[in-house]
Amino acid sequence: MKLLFKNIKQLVQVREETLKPLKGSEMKELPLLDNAWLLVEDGKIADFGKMADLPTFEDASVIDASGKMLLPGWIDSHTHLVYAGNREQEFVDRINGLTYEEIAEKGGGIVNSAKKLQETSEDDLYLQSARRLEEVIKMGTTAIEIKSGYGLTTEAELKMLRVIHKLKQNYKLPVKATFLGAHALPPEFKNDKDGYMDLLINEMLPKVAEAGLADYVDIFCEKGYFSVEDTHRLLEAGKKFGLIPKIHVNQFNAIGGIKAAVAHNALSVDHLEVMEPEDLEALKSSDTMPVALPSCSLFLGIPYTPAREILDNDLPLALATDYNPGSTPSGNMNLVISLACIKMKMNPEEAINAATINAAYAMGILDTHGSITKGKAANLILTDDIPSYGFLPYSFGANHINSVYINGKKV
Ligand SMILES: N=CN[C@@H](CCC(=O)O)C(=O)O
Ligand SMILES: [Zn+2]
Repeated sequence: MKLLFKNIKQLVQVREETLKPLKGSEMKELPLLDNAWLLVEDGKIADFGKMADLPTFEDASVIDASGKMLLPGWIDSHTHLVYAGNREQEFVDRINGLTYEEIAEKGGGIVNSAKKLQETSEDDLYLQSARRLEEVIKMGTTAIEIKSGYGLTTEAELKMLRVIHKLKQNYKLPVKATFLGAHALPPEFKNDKDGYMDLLINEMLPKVAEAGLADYVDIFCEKGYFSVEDTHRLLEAGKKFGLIPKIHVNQFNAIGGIKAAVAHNALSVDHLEVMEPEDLEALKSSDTMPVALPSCSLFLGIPYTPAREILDNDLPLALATDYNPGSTPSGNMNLVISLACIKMKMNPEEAINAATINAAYAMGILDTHGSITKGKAANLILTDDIPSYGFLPYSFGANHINSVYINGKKV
């Protein structure tokens, strides 16, 4: 099965190989081919080149991409897409003056979502989540990480992870599952954090691992949630089951969680709205990817991750949505890329690199996804007729996506 895109106005993010993520000034470069063709064979990128050198392919279906850009699909390395219901009321409470922390103290927030999820059947949870997944695929997301963490009991966490597993089976894009039982203290452990940590480590982790339902382990390392010491304990325990950490950290306060994550070789540290010099230092000697979630900053009205400072320190950066019912009810990577440019002062090249190559690294799939490279999966975005790739973040709020391909198939 061959598919040929021809007359592509710009073929974007063309790389011979992608062995490492991009950092610092490397992120300013976005290699491309003008007036190009690309051949997909058996779901993979088979070859590409300039139209002037187009070979003859006898048996290929042809798509005329005149006026359009072809680029690797967005990779969303941080979402909570499996959840029940919504938290519209908290949105209104915040408009009327309450903070995210105050809402959580009143019993809203994550535990509110956990209550709803516990009361929702697995089938219903799957249907709600599948609808969201289809929505984000249409917006160009062609690989996604999804966390648990709205269960907060062994059974409800397993239910969430089974739903993620079912999504993985029923949809063709890469889906990675992260166990985030340490997202918040459930009400029954309100005054017994150590008791909940024991449950997480002695019961939930072994059951999750035994069922093979998680690729990664996560913890919300934050004042009022889980401490640096809890983080060390959980990540150490996760290691025994082969679970690599990707953690929530430095969202509201810098309490030393980044250093802890690096000590456990975390694949990524996510949020980073508040960064201290020692956090940047800790990242410098690591393979840990910093991940910014600008639509969370927009929705909560909190600071944006200091992208320029991170890049000026010769560090890499990835972008993700954080799609969840409380802090980011949006899974739109196009908006994330626009916000990164508008609010975090990233150049379009940097933002696109952060949402493709570096995002692939943060999801552990850089060898197969994230760039136009021979042999990689043909997970692609074909844009509308637009003047340049920079028009994507510039025209914020409009997605300008003509069609999305997963393994070479239009979805
Ligand atoms: N900060 C922690 N977790 C989620 C929000 C969870 C919620 O409010 O439901 C986040 O990444 O923003
Ligand atoms: Zn999150």
